[in-house]
Amino acid sequence: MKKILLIEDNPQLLKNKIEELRKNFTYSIDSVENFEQLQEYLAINKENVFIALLDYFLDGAMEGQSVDLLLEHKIPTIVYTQEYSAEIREILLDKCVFEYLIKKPNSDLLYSTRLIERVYKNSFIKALIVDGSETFRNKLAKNLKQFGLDSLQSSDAKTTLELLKTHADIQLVLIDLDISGDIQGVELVEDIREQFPSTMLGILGITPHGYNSQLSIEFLKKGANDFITKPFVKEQLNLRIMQVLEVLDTIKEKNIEAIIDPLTQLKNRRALETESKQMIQSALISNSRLSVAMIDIDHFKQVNDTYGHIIGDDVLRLISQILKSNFRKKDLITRNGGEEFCVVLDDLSLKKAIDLFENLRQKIESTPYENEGVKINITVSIGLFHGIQNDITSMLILADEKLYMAKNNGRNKLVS
Ligand SMILES: Nc1nc2c(ncn2[C@@H]2O[C@H](COP(=O)(O)OP(=O)(O)OP(=O)(O)O)[C@@H](O)[C@H]2O)c(=O)[nH]1
Repeated sequence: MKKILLIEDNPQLLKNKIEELRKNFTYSIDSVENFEQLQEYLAINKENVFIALLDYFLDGAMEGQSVDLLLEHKIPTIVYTQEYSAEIREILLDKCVFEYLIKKPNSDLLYSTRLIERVYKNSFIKALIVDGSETFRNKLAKNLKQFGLDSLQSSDAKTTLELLKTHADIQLVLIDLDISGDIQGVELVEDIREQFPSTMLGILGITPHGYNSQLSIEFLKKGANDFITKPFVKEQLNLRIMQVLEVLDTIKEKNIEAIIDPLTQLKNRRALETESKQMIQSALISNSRLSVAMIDIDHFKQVNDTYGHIIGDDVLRLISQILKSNFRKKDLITRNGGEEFCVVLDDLSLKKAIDLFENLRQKIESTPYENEGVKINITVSIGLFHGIQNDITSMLILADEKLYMAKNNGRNKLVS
């Protein structure tokens, strides 16, 4: 589990800071109180730390030696001092510390919270730096690393597009106006946007100092989310990156919400319709078949009526867990609504599909819901369609007919 490392030699402030962090985050927090402890801690635990919050004047390291140590270990670090010092700020920015804040209770709380969240999320994604100058790329890569962002590099349009196709974890591209090859950075933005909309990828244009401001506007017109002009202050760069990535995260969260059933965390009916299109297309091309199963809990109304909706909801979650554990990650499993689920599998013989769904039926039958003395036996009826049609709705209708037969034949059955 990734951790926040707190380095503070004032016991009261340390206590306050830990409480403040606990209120805002679920990450675990480790703390050390002096330079020696910091050295010992990093020797063993540095891999687990995603961000360090450091008191600049630390017992045993009044000259900022702890900053050097943390940076040596490439740990993104926010440095605090009691009073603002322009001199320390210069030193820190020079060293590539990504943020310097003043240590007052609750000061910059919202901002620190955003920063910590951002650095945490940055550890799961990558940036791509596109610039004709290797020196500039390396310098920028170092800055990004201190903000928790690993990066790839490219100097031209072709490599950039290839890297974007092969690295789905790239969420941000920083493009200089001057890149190698025939086209300028602005035109590359346009090419990227043809394949990667702003709902998928953030783009930050970089314009050299002294250029016509029209160029920055061109970056935006071609689809960049923002731009920054060289030479930039690192805080400004980080803030713009944060802004672009936060908007992207919000869009992605909304997109996920639109296709995920909040109760079971399975995909919903809308996802079934969109995601099955690709499976149908592939099956039609390869002349293979799909297995589409409608799965419906038997007498679920009785569960609700007898034990209440809260336990009914728990039962729906239990069935969802069994469904997830019974199939592969790539299989499409959805809750279509109420107590009805759907599973779409590709490229299986009818016999293999029957075996899989019969196993599922038996697994559910032999896994009662048990909680605080309540034990409920659950069974499902399954209608299985095996074949291929041009759209999912036609296949669902055929699977539904089989489900109807399973219900009419006494339930707890698979009909194919
Ligand atoms: N707890 C809970 N119940 C739900 C949810 N959605 C639908 N239901 C209930 O699911 C029940 C479905 O009942 P019916 O359609 O009569 O089906 P059944 O009782 O399972 O009967 P058969 O399918 O014929 O075996 C209803 O009581 C709905 O209120 C939900 O999200 N949570």
